[in-house]
Amino acid sequence: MIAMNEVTKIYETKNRLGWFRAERVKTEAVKSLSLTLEPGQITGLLGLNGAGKTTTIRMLSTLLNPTAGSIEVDGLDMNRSRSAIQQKVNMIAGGERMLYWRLTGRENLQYFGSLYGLDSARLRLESERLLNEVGLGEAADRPVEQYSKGMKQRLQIARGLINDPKYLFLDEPTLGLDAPIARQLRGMVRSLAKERGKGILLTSHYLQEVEELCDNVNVLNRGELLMCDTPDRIVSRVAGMQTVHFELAGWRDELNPLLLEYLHAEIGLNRKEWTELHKPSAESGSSSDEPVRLTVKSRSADKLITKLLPWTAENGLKVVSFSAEKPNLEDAIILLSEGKVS
Ligand SMILES: Nc1ncnc2c1ncn2[C@@H]1O[C@H](COP(=O)(O)OP(=O)(O)OP(=O)(O)O)[C@@H](O)[C@H]1O
Repeated sequence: MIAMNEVTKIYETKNRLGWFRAERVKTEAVKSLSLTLEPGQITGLLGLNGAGKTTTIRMLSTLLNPTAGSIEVDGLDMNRSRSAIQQKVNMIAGGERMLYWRLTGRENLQYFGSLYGLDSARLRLESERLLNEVGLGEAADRPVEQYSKGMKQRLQIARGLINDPKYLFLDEPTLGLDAPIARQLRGMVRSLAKERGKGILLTSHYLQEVEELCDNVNVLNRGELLMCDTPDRIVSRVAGMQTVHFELAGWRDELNPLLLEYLHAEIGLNRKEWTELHKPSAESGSSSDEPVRLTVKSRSADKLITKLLPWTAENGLKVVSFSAEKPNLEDAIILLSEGKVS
């Protein structure tokens, strides 16, 4: 298991104020962050831009030192056992970083493998095996600059596996990839965790990908951990409200207060739930008997629908249509980052 214990990272930079003057600026990118990563599990790390995800991954990969706190990998402390930890971890970044373009795919793997002290016979075998595994067997001896984006990304995966790490950190692994290639990569990530028992930490701006792959998700905002839970539970804890739309014909203004009273009394809408009534505007040329659009956010959408349908009939309204929208992880992350959830 990997455990980050109350880790803080402060960057210190200099801001030039003129020819001879500069001021020191401190940025607290990660604030007292504790999280764990288990073998065989895919753990998400989410947050808006600047939340501290890349900084966290770079610290876990031993590329950056925390300013405070500790990181343990299978009981080894990162300060004391850095090189033993480097054998157990690796990082794969999306985009086109971390590869040598003039070298071939095979040469890239052999170079990166040599950094882990693999001997040349093992390097040859491992490179061949990994190139075939990621479908680059035939392109192995072409320079990387001739590879497509998807091929480069598959080579990144092979590079990240060259030391057979127990833990893999993936920073935007499907960035800029076409849908079928991204899907193929997601399949690889899933099988690395579920069939080969690797512990994976994943950051991605594609929240559907996170929802689909991750067992657990950590949500960061300005360097702080806001929540850690399964994607489903985060959605229901944060954005558990469903939005229900009704189109009602025959609306009369005197129904406005009656509807609100009824919703409060029967469904118990609280202050986080809201009701909105959209009437077709006379200016837009619509006739007054055109249906109104009623939108209600509620944690109990089923109850809302079963209670509201008889009320509309009792009040002489005709339900033209109704539909319910389920919230997703994206809704939850936006609400969390906006501080709208306690
Ligand atoms: N080398 C650096 N020097 C100074 N400040 C930095 C450095 N790297 C990152 N930061 C700052 O630290 C904070 C966290 O940045 P980080 O790149 O970890 O966030 P992120 O969540 O990965 O963002 P993104 O989604 O945009 O990649 C930001 O305020 C950023 O400006």
